[in-house]
Amino acid sequence: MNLFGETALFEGGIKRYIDFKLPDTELRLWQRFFNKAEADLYYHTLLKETPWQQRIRKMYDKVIPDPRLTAYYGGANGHAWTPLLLEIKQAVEQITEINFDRVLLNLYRDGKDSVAWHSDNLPADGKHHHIASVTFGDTRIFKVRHKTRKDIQQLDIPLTHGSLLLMGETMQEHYEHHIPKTAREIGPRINLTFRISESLKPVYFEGR
Ligand SMILES: O=C(O)CCC(=O)C(=O)O
Ligand SMILES: [Fe+2]
Repeated sequence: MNLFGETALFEGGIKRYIDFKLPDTELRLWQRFFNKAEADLYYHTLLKETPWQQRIRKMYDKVIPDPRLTAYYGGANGHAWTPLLLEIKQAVEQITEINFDRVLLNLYRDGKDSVAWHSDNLPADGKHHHIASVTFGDTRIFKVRHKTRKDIQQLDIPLTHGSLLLMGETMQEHYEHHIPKTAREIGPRINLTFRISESLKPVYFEGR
């Protein structure tokens, strides 16, 4: 079921649904997918109850901590799903009509936390899938740029409290994204990226 349909809905002058109509991919945003009360509750609970860790990456002989905290749920190596994360996942699945099996949580503690330009890794089955991104807390700018086409303008998308952004299957192949640091005095932001680790395997029935 698609609650808002494909047309833009306006509320107090704010466009609630935007289809960016990007060349080579799909990028769609629901600005207030969760209402303020829901988003506040999810924000406070996730901030307090998530086993946040700072991941460390080895670059040659250097050890570099990620400039944000993370937690992984689902799949073989993730934490077990919590009822709250399942509730958010279900709401996302209902509107996108896509099933997800993992979620990566990022906590940007303040404006000094960030994520560098990247496209997300290829899942285990060697194919890119949709990624659904949910934001709670302070607004940060999600930057998007095409990997090769300079004629396509870079996008700066403010991801607000309770928003849902859906990246299409070909987004990681053609585009990169980035959350820059900001000098603004801001509070924490939590981002959840719902992912698919493998395509659902077709079930074969043996004929007689
Ligand atoms: O925080 C965000 O909005 C994006 C996070 C991200 O790109 C990632 O974890 O791969
Ligand atoms: Fe990413």
